Amino acid sequence: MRYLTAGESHGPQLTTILEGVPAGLSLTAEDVDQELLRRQKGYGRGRRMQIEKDTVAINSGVRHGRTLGSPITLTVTNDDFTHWTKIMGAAPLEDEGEEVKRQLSRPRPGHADLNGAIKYNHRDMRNVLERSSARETTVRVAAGAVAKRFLNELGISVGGHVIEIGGVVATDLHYQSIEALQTRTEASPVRCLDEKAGQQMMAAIDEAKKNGDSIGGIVEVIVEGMPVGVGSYVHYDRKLDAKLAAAIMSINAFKGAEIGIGFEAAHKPGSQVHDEILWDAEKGYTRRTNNAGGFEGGMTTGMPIVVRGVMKPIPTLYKPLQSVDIETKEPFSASIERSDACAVPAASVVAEAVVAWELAAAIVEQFGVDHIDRIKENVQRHMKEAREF
Ligand SMILES: Cc1cc2nc3c(=O)[nH]c(=O)nc-3n(C[C@H](O)[C@H](O)[C@H](O)COP(=O)(O)O)c2cc1C
Ligand SMILES: C=C(O[C@@H]1CC(C(=O)O)=C[C@@H](OP(=O)(O)O)[C@H]1O)C(=O)O
Repeated sequence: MRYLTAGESHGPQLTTILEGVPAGLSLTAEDVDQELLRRQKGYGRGRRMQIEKDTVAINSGVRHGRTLGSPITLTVTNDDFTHWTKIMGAAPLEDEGEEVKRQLSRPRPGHADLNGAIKYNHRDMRNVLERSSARETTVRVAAGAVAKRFLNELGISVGGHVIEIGGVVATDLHYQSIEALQTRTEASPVRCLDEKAGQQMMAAIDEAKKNGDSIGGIVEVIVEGMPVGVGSYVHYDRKLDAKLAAAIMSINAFKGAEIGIGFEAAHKPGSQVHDEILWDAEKGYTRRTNNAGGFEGGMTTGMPIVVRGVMKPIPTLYKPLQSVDIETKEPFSASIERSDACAVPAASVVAEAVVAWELAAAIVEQFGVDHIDRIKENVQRHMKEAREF
């Protein structure tokens, strides 16, 4: 399975084409829309989210509510485009002079503006900003919604939550099931399980906003129900934990990923890190602990997958940082129209989506036949064999 996305932040629409999704999977626009809505919520976002009402159109690959096995095209309209038709239209310009005046020549520290402009030889940095914007994550969440539907059929559930924002760390992380985790995070404006920490996170976001600043944080994705032995140790590019890390790192503003206890393993002895192996007749092999976060040797252990990602603070700041105008080469302090102060809660939904996609793709690769029912049979047979091994 693979997917591509297309579309500019203030252009008419965003598109994704999903290739290799098995036939026979039940899929409706509502399945996707509920994920899009989750991404749009989240404390700390700017005015753009009040303009957009993200809903999907399924333009190919689905008939009467079931996937066909052919490429699935999903599109989401940018409602903001109506305010940008002149600036973002595809037609050639009538007045080049006017356009030059409107060009963006002032790169924001922390965004893609300067490097992108140099790389693609764009004097107008809007040409960079439009595609480097995290608006693109909308259709990645749409792709993830399809992957979640697929995983769901196999009894695999994916949940995400926020564990840190601006130095406030959640300590109460207990939940009964992924469903319970989702219900509780859904009720929290910052998608945090720990209510008290959640309040403090909102206060930290308010404070950052008041100061014209921005803050980042850490999100965690948990997956239950993955069969053992998905991925492989035989080649670097078949290690599933590495694919998850890359997927997390591909989210705009994410600067690190860890699996299980991750970086904490550096300062613990092996006796406190490795998960002892247990066996019982009903479950087969399990682990006493799950410090490995569901992975050993690039393969799933059958324990819950736990992957975290760190998001840096949003680059566009109301409190200006110094930069250089690429036309005049003069220093300036950036001024902006609008931006998010913190997008960590929204990004936790994106993280769920990219993880779901990688896991679905790995299952299709390993157990792959072209129809969901046959994949289900293959996975169930594999799980039975693993229990009896
Ligand atoms: C959901 C989400 C919303 C974001 N909103 C903004 C924003 O409003 N302003 C901004 O400057 N960056 C925002 N970003 C971050 C930038 O897109 C990101 O920093 C930029 O693409 C540069 O890439 P890099 O930070 O990965 O190097 C957002 C990121 C995510 C995931
Ligand atoms: C539009 C989204 O996020 C945007 C991501 C983003 C950026 O620079 O990454 C900048 C902002 O866009 P604008 O400049 O239009 O306000 C965010 O709103 C979205 O998440 O749907």
